[in-house]
Amino acid sequence: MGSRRKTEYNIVILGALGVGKSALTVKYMTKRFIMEYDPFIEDIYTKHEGVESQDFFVNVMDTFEKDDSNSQRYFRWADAYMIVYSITDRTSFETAKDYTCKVSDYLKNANKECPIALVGNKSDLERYRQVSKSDGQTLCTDHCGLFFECTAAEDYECVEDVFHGLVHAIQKSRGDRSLVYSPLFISEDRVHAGQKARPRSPKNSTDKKDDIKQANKKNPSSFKLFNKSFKIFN
Ligand SMILES: Nc1nc2c(ncn2[C@@H]2O[C@H](COP(=O)(O)OP(=O)(O)OP(=O)(O)O)[C@@H](O)[C@H]2O)c(=O)[nH]1
Repeated sequence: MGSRRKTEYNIVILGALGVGKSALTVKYMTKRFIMEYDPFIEDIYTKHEGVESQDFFVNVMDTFEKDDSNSQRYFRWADAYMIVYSITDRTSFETAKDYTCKVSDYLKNANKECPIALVGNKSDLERYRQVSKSDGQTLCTDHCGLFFECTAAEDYECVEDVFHGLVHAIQKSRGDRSLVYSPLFISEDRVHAGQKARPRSPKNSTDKKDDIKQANKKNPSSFKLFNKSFKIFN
């Protein structure tokens, strides 16, 4: 295990019930969108990435919190935090606020620096929007380094962008060689999936497919799902 593990990045996903934490995790892992699953299971998933001649593992902890009593499990583990709300649910934004304060306080007290991304999910449901983009940006300015709106239900790229944004931020904070990272949607006005705010990095989609094939060839178990029971839709 020790020798197999190269560079690893641990990302914890936090947020209210039903905001799409699992949907974002599974989209990143498999490029697919899940509709149903058992919400009461907390798991860690691993994806092996081969991007831009870099070889690394991204571990994602998809949390389920019954109460507030056991936050140490992820505080100790995390290299970065993804705090998710649904743009269609104001209450989930308030929960995200609580999480950003809680994580910021922990980091301050522990004298640690970890990247935090605030993510407004379900941007495909614009017509039901209850949280404005500027509210998200303001919360981000106060507490987080990165802000995204995205959707797990449509383009894979916007979800990959969020994860790679955090990987890039961890790499920078550790002084590792970092990914060339040109965000699609950070703090810009164009947020809906499928509308690319600016051209992607030099790689085209064929290159990316090749990267994934390569990664899978090198490590057939590059994606590990443990005990969630999902229904997965393409
Ligand atoms: N339209 C749309 N639906 C989504 C999106 N993300 C998740 N959903 C749906 O929202 C519901 C909840 O998503 P989950 O991924 O289970 O949310 P969660 O945050 O993991 O929920 P818990 O594990 O219960 O805390 C599911 O029915 C998903 O299919 C999205 O981006 N767009």
